[in-house]
Amino acid sequence: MLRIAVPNKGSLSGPAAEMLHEAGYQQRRESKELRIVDPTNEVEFFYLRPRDIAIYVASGQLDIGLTGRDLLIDSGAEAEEILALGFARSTFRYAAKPGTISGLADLAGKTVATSYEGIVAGHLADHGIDASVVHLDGAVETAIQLGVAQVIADVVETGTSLRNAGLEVVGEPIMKSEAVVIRRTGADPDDTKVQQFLRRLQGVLVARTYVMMDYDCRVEQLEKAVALTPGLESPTVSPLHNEGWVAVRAMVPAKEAQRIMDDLYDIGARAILTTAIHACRL
Ligand SMILES: Nc1ncnc2c1ncn2[C@@H]1O[C@H](COP(=O)(O)OP(=O)(O)OP(=O)(O)O)[C@@H](O)[C@H]1O
Ligand SMILES: O=P(O)(O)OC[C@H]1O[C@H](OP(=O)(O)OP(=O)(O)O)[C@H](O)[C@@H]1O
Ligand SMILES: [Mg+2]
Repeated sequence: MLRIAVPNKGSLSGPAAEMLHEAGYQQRRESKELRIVDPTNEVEFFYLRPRDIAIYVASGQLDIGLTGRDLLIDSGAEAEEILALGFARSTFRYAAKPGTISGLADLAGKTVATSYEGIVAGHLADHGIDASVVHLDGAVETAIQLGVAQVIADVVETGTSLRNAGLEVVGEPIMKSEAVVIRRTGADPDDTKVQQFLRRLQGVLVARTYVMMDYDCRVEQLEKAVALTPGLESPTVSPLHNEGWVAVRAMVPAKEAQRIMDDLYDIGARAILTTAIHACRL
């Protein structure tokens, strides 16, 4: 049975459960459940604090985990990222009151408040900056107003929290994060159960980012049409009853679907349809 750590709370937990559900796995019905077994898929899910997941996975008790890249790095645990999941995207940045800190070098001698001490201490050391780090559990944007620090380092998504606290970012992002699947560093990369789990999640990622496109076009236009819709391997082309026409079927990126439909129409393709993909294995 594959043992998987899943976030039990916070920004990661809802989207993680949704993705696992879309991949065909049973998920807990109540937010207080700490462990469930999905016998059909031979998987056991452990609902853990997102911050603790890398530590459990590194210990070897759990095979894989879903967590944030920033949490993985912050933990310093002996675990590694094996698949990026595309949700809970954020950047990790320094911020301060406008006009007080103009760049990274100005952090020397200052106090930085953060919930991610591991990332911040590592980043300061890498840049040879001697600054103090104070650990806070959350809502770190308020630390400057309350005089606990002159600088903060925190997760930024829309920037609303920083704006509301009257702060502005300092320097370039320290890192970019998103939800990731992790395993113990050095674990068997060919483990078949892990590979199957990853294929299922990749199927969801593809189903979310691609649509299936079907259209008819004249044989003379086929080369141009195929250039617009190359598909993943190559598009399926079938003859139509009307001579001189073919039907074409290919996967296209969902974001580009409308533009591709316009371009296909312009070269004479007709009956252009898109349909959602619910699941796939590539
Ligand atoms: N506003 C946000 N947008 C996108 N991702 C976020 C946001 N806030 C936190 N994250 C991501 O969620 C993970 C942190 O999850 P965690 O549950 O510890 O914090 P949280 O979502 O802030 O919840 P909590 O309320 O418990 O602090 C990190 O990977 C972080 O990058
Ligand atoms: O750039 P934004 O879109 O505003 O998002 C970033 C904010 O979201 C998270 O806070 P959360 O609400 O989880 O509270 P916390 O600080 O207590 O973790 C994070 O810690 C930032 O404060
Ligand atoms: Mg938070």
